[in-house]
Amino acid sequence: MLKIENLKKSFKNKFVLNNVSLEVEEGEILALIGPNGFGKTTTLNCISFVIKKDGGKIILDDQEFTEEEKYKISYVPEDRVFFQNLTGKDYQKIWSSIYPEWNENVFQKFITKYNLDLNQKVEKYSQGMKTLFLVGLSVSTNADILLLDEPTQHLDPTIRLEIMKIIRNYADLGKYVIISSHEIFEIEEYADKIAIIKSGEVIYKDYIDDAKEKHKIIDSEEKITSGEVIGLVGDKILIKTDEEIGRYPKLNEIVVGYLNSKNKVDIFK
Ligand SMILES: Nc1ncnc2c1ncn2[C@@H]1O[C@H](COP(=O)(O)OP(=O)(O)OP(=O)(O)O)[C@@H](O)[C@H]1O
Repeated sequence: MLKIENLKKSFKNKFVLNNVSLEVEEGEILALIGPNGFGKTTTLNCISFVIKKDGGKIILDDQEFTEEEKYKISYVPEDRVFFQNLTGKDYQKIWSSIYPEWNENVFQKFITKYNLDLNQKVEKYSQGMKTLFLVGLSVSTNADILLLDEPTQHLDPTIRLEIMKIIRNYADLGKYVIISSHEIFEIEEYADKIAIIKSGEVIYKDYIDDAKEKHKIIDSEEKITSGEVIGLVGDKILIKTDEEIGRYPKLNEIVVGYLNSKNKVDIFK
């Protein structure tokens, strides 16, 4: 199991992550969901050692994970920034030398499928091609842990689904996958678990199927006898209950309900 325990990070006295704890079993995809600027990228940056965490532990199979084992992580970061003069081939050489279990066969198939020209400078690729190229590199590493920040950003609708399937297949090899995404419908179809992050805290986490079973959407005038009111979803209410009432929610309704559960701000009042 991959366990992130009590991750803490602040920038200049501003708390960005406050005791973020996450768990991913082998073969699972965990999706980090939440509003802009509330800590998803910072979480991935801390796990991948791109930035130094202020506190907390990363534990893989009961052992604390250290920076020396970075080669066990492949990361598609939020910034698709490349060195100006390096071609696709240059990156292929660098990545294949870093990752001991690099799978050239997977890489070549990916590059051919998406017509990526390895002789071209990657900085000159389109935004979508840069995203694709990074995903292609990442799934060729065979690394135990795959971290992806918005992996379908700038991609057309058909390719998005193909990429999510590729990520799903990668997880199914027995890997640990964490994705940050705003694409709730893609997450609902391809991920196993969600963690909703707001203001640097995990406000709800669960398996997607269990989350749907445990909640209901009801009309505002409906009375509940047991359970907990979570938050407004349009003119309906998300509640956590075993009661046979209302209907089961979709994932986007669970996310909206939890995000509306506290710290409501109306900018027009
Ligand atoms: N290097 C940094 N220096 C100072 N503040 C930072 C730095 N990196 C991130 N932050 C701040 O940390 C907070 C969380 O940012 P983060 O990028 O983790 O959010 P996010 O949830 O990934 O957002 P988005 O969905 O927009 O990608 C923001 O307030 C951001 O301004």
